[in-house]
Amino acid sequence: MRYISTRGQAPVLGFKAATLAGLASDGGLYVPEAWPRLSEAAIADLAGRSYAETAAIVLAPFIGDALDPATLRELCETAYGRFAHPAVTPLVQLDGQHWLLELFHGPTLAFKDVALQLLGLLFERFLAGGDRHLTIVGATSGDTGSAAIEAVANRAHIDIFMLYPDGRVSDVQRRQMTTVDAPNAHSIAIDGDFDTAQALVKALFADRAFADRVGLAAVNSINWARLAAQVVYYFYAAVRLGAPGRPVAFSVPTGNFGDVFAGYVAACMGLPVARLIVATNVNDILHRALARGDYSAGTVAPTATPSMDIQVSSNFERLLFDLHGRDAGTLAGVMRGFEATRAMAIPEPVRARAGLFSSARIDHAAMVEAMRWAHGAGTILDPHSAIGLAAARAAGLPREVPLVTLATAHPAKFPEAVTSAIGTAAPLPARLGALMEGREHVTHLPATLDVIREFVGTRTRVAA
Ligand SMILES: Cc1ncc(COP(=O)(O)O)c(C=O)c1O
Ligand SMILES: N[C@@H](CCOP(=O)(O)O)C(=O)O
Repeated sequence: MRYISTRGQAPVLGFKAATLAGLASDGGLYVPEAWPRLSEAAIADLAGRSYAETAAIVLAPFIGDALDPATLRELCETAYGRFAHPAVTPLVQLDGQHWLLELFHGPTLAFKDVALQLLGLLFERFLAGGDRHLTIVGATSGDTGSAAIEAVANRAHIDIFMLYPDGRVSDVQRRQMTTVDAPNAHSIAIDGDFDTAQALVKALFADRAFADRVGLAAVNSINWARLAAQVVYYFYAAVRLGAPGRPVAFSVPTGNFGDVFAGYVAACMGLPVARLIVATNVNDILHRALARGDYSAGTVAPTATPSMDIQVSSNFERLLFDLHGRDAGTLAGVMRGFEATRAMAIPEPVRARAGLFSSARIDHAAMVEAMRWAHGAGTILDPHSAIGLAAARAAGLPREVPLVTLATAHPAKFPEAVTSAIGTAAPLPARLGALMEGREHVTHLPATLDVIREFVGTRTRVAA
């Protein structure tokens, strides 16, 4: 499989090079040159397979000759052997129509582990035997940071620097990053919001001399491999609910548009997806974009769902690329316009091509109501997953369509929000028992490109 940039000016790469590159050198995002297809028979054949087997089959066309099939299968077995549930991503039924897809049974209790456990192994495999060093710089609104650090801590040929908005992640999320004591892991608290952190990461990639010197790499969903790994659970869940014979709908709590874009990729590959519901909190740029073509970034409002407090959604560029007929020249102009003004009007004929998606903006009261409803049905939800469930319940889909809400984080990551909604908290799983006592390692820096570049450039062990 070959990968092209959404902006058309970067080299075409294979899977290994695209994984190590992260962001394309022209500022665009890598996407497959064409969507691979799984036949109806191949999808039906996924029934009864383990998560790791399913992953190896679904990922194979994206990986091409970058790994032989036995190695891919072995990496998937290793990555998903680290999950606390035997089904890896179990489905839980809530009522006659609604299901939860629990994506939080990995080491850091959020859906990010599903992709990052594998990505850590891919990095290691692709670096093996060479003298290349990677300097990962990422942005996190809470969950990517700890999942990425967990995936690469103590690796000899990798350094990782995670930028997070100071005071805008939960205590558990922050401690999951900052209590890691590893020579290659750096948690950096910056002034500002997630969008500021993400813009700094992209600006570092845009400095090609710096990026090449340190071997800059990405763990955010700007890295194609992250998204590819997230496509798997759409197949895994849908097949358990009757696909390919029966279409299944998904509701996805959304921020950077990575998780729901992975669902779109599954549909492009042939999975019968009835609907993709994009559920936002009050930071609703994606809802406005899909409902009325208004993709304009306001300021980020802090909410009880910090990981979704995002107004510039990186992966929306990947959808816009398809909506613009994969015309990279046009899209490059559109994105340059957005970067200059932070606003974009999506013309009606372009928006009309996004018919698989619907969207909903869920406010705090509706989120709390969904947490209480789920609690009544026997489940404690985290607030992000509750945003997804609230949107699912409001969608009005025919009762015969199974509707799966992606449960993206464990409720123990957000004890205050959960207790305030339902009067009880979910305990931290035993394996995270000492988290609240550990010493924190964090550097506070201003959100200034020069300062961040200097810090990363002098701390990375690339030249050591
Ligand atoms: C718990 C949780 N839910 C939902 C999201 C939103 O996912 P995405 O950014 O892929 O849209 C995030 C962050 O990415 C998250 O951490
Ligand atoms: N919500 C994320 C923010 C970054 O998203 P990503 O999927 O692009 O890594 C977080 O919690 O860190």
